[in-house]
This record gives sequence, C-alpha cells and structure tokens, in this order.
Amino acid sequence: MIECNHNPPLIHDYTNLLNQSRDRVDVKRYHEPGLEECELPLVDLSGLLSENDEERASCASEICKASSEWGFFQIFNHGIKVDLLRKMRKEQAKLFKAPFERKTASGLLDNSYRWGNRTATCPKQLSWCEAFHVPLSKICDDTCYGEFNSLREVMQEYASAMQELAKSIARVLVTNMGAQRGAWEDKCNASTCFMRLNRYPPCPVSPEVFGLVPHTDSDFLTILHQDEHVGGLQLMKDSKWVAVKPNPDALVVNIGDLFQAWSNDVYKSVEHKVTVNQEVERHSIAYFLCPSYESFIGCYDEEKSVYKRFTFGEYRSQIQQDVKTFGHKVGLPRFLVST
Ligand SMILES: C=C1C[C@]23C[C@@]1(O)CC[C@H]2[C@@]12CC[C@H](O)[C@@](C)(C(=O)O1)[C@H]2[C@@H]3C(=O)O
Ligand SMILES: O=C(O)CCC(=O)C(=O)O
Ligand SMILES: [Fe+2]
Repeated sequence: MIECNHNPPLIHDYTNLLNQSRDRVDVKRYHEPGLEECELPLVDLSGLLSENDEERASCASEICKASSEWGFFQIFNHGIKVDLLRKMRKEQAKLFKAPFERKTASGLLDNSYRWGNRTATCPKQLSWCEAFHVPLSKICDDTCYGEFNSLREVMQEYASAMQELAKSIARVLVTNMGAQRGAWEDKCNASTCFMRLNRYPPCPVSPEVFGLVPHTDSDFLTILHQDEHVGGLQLMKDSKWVAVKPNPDALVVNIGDLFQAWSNDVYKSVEHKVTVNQEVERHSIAYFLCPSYESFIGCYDEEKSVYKRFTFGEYRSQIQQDVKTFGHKVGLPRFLVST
C-alpha cells in the first residue's frame, strides 16, 4: 500500500501487532456471516415542540421506548440546519487532509489527536481510525486552532446546536423516570461535553480489522452525524451485530453508560463498533453529553441502585486504567454494587 502522508502509520502498528500476537487465529474470529442491516427506530423530533399534548407525549414515549429496547434511535426534523452539517463536514475533511505531522502538532485542538490504540497488544484491540477527541471547554480558545482558522466558528456553532439538542432529548428521558429535573440539569453544560471527529482511512490489510473496536460510550448520550454514504456502524441487538444503514436526513442518538447507571438499567448503553472499508474512507462526528468530572452519578432511586455512586472523573480514570492494563475498556461492570 502507498502511504499518503496524511494517514497515520496504522499499517505499521497492525503489522507489529500481528507479528507479536501469539494468538494469530484470533483475527479471523471477527467475521460475522450473514450480517443483517437494520432500520433503527426513527423519531420525528418536531413532535417535542408540538402544541398538542398528545403529540408531545407520543414523541417522548417513542424516545424512551427506543432508549430501553435498542439504546439507539435516529431523529429527523431535529432542528440542526443542513448547512451547518455540511460546513462542519467540510471543515472536518480539511482538517484530516493535513499531513500527519501537522495533526500531531503541539496544541492543535488541545492536543486531542489520537489514532489506533497505543496500548493494543493484538490486532483485535486496534482501531483503524484517527480522531480528535476535543474537550469543549477549549473550543473558545483561539490558540488551539493553529492554521485551521475557519474551523473555529463552525465548531462553536455546531457544538452549541448539539448541546441544545442533546439536552432536549436528555430532558425527555429524565422526566420519563419521574426524577427531579433541576438536580440533573446542573451537571452538564457547554464546557463539560466532548466532540469527537472521526476518520476511518481505507483499510487494505484485512476486512476483519475494526474501524473502532466494540465499545459503549462513557457519557449520558451521544448524537452522531455519520457519513452520509459510507456505512460501517454496527450495534448489538438481541445478542447479534446489526448494521445501521446511513440515513442522510437523520442523526443517530445512542444512550451512554451514565444514563444506564442513572436509570438503573432502564435505558441501555449498547455496544457498538465500526467496520472498515477497503477502498473508501469514512467520516463521522460524535457529540458526547458529559457532566463535569466532579459530578456524582448515582441512580435517581438510590436504594434500588445496582451501581455504586461514582463521579464522572472516577469513571473516566477507571476506563483509562483498564485500557492500559487490558487493552480495552471494562466500563459499568466495574461499578456494580454486587462486586
Ligand atoms: C481504546 C479505547 C478508548 C476508548 C475505550 C476503548 O477501549 C475503545 C473505544 C474508545 C472510546 C470511543 C468512544 C468514546 O470516545 C470513549 C471515551 C469511549 O467510551 O470509548 C473512547 C475511549 C477512550 O478514549 O478512553
Ligand atoms: O463512526 C461511527 O459511526 C461511530 C463512532 C463512535 O462510536 C464513537 O465515536 O464513539
Ligand atoms: Fe461510540
């Protein structure tokens, strides 16, 4: 393969991991024959703004049902302007086209550039992707954009539109649990969330390599703007992997670990992964609704909780420690009361 100078050296890591991995057959186990493509529940979000009580209630009930049965759904009429989505995609493509050395350059988007998996010990722990995992507390800081000036305005506009949208969905989920809204709303604000710009370069080595390894998200909920044309996202449904068909008019929403803990397993943080494509690249943008690191996450009904109370900071450091030790995230099972 001819390496473009904007691609991170994933091929180098893959080859090393393959050579050093004792269990070579493992790579072959990723293959799933006869994979189904699914239609995720599709919610018309304009119902939330309806003046009609019944329409509002029916929209809220669709969101809550999908969050507990699928952990995933798609939304349309979500209020995010098509032009903003287009501008953001354009800036994202421009950023990833920069030479690798410039993306790793000190200070760019708060040093949030990452690729592959530095702690992988075998090919199945490798993610064939590059990403900027950006803390939103930094996006108003002009110095973190370097030469990518035009990204600043679009990124800020995108983050603030997503913040509003994420909160309006979270509000529905919280209200449905009959919990106190106020106490929860204070946890997340415009600077506690994260945005992740993903790029999956074409992967010529093996279709069994992951674009992004199976994982659950570590937030309250995620709003994903996935590539309009190139599919690859798969999620676990009834113990089987199913592929999500790209829908250019919709955004994908998924429940994260914090909502699963807070709702005591009513809403599901479902495992998902991204597959690679041998010929074409794929982009996606994820908005993660996160609280501040000091925020306590505990079930709204503490006595019945299956999880111990933890702060978001504790949760994040446990993940980082597990990724270092085992090469992958463990997540919520670490915080079960019964362990
Ligand atoms: C190597 C890893 C980093 C990651 C946890 C994982 O084991 C697999 C996926 C990664 C991911 C992707 C979505 C979120 O950005 C994230 C915070 C998460 O929950 O899973 C990251 C994890 C990370 O960067 O710590
Ligand atoms: O690229 C995708 O479709 C999914 C990305 C994802 O799961 C993530 O960034 O957490
Ligand atoms: Fe994810």
